[in-house]
Formats: sequence, structure tokens, C-alpha cells
Amino acid sequence: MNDLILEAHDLWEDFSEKQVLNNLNFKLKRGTFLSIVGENGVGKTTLIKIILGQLNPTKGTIEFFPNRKAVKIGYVPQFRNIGDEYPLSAKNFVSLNFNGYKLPWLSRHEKARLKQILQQTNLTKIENEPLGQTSGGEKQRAYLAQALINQPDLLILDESTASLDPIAKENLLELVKNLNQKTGVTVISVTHDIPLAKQFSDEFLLLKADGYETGPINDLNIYDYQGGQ
Ligand SMILES: Nc1ncnc2c1ncn2[C@@H]1O[C@H](COP(=O)(O)OP(=O)(O)OP(=O)(O)O)[C@@H](O)[C@H]1O
Repeated sequence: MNDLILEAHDLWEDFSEKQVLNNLNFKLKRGTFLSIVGENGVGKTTLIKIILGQLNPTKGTIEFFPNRKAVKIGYVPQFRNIGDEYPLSAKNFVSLNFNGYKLPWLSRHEKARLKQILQQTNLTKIENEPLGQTSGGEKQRAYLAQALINQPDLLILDESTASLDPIAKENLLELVKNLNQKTGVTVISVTHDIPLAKQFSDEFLLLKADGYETGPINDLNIYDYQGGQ
């Protein structure tokens, strides 16, 4: 049985002013926690957009196993502060990712899943509080719970811990790592935080202006990486 979830074949992305991805090849096994690292502007978000199907590569393909339709993807964006006045409760915010907003008309199955994911992301205590009144770490956990509610096969974190304080950053990644180990969800995390990538990932993909490196996280040489924190 093929235990890959995706494979990039000879990927190139040329924008008019700039070549960003340059013959990129890598394989991602199911259940792996992969960190994508590299300096500003090397093409990390571009690669994520290609994986999400929002952008076509200039050349090459991303192959999904068994096929693209069968791989459910959850996406956690970079921290975007939700204003103090945001009225939706944490619970209702998380449930938005069920086919549209329909609380209190969730099915029994959906209610059970909502309860489970709120527990797994430590949100149960604040589930009825307006999200606007919660801390940055809690808001980001709510985005994580929203991305996980439909039980994706692949979870993508796009600089999701940027702007959180060091403790909230570590807590969020620890939570993701626990879910990765417990449920087998494959994780791709785009980050500039090399110490945290080293602490929680299995593998790395380092994008560079003139190519890339990939391998087990212990082989990531911090001196190869010039990015900021
Ligand atoms: N649609 C586009 N058209 C033209 N250039 C683009 C487009 N999208 C991205 N770029 C350029 O491609 C380069 C790579 O962008 P990308 O956002 O993928 O980098 P990144 O590695 O995610 O950077 P950062 O760490 O700053 O988030 C940048 O120079 C960006 O300006």
C-alpha cells in the first residue's frame, strides 16, 4: 500500500518578475509532521496555495493519494485578531466549518463532533464566550478547531503561531503534535521558528532562492537558514 499522502513532481512557479519554485520534488508520508521553512519571499505561501489548489504551478504537479478528492484539507491561517466586539461564541465559530452556519440545527453526530473537538483543543471552558473576548491563544485554538472539525487528512498551518506569545506558540504546537500522534492527521506547518520546528516536526522542507533541501528535522542546519524569527 502507498503510504504517501502527496508528492510534488518537478514543480516550478514563475511569476513575471520572479522565479519562486525551481524544480521542487518532495514526498510526504501520511502521519508526518512537516515544517516548511525559508527566508521571506522564497515561496512558502506559493507552495501552500498550489497544494490547496488555489494556484496552478507553471510546470509540474502535486499528486495526491489515492486522489485529490479523497484528501480532505484543513487550513489554519496566520493569526488575525478578531475585534473585541466579535459576537460569535467560540462554539459557534468552530461550527461554521460544518456546511455553513446552522446552529442550533446541528445533527446529533455534528454536536458530538463539536463537543469532541472543543475538548481536544481545550476550548470547552470558554465555548459560550464571545470569541472577541478571548485571548490570542484561545482565538488561534478556535481557528485550529474549526480547521479540524471535518476530520481532515491534512492540516496546514500557515505561520499560525506568528504573533502569539512564546508560551501560546508552544502550547498550540504541542496540541497539534498530540493530535498528529493520536489521530494520524498529516501536518504541514509553515514557520520561521526553527527551535519550535525542531521540537515538534518529523521532517523539514527548506526553500531557498536557488533550490531546496529536505530531510529528517534533525538534519536541518540552522546556519543554512537566514530567515527571521
Ligand atoms: N500572484 C503573484 N504575482 C507575482 N508575484 C507573486 C505572486 N504571489 C507571490 N509573488 C511573489 O513571489 C515571492 C514569494 O512569495 P511567497 O508569499 O510565496 O513567499 P513566502 O516564502 O511565503 O514569504 P514570507 O515568509 O514573507 O511569507 C514574493 O516575492 C512575492 O512577492
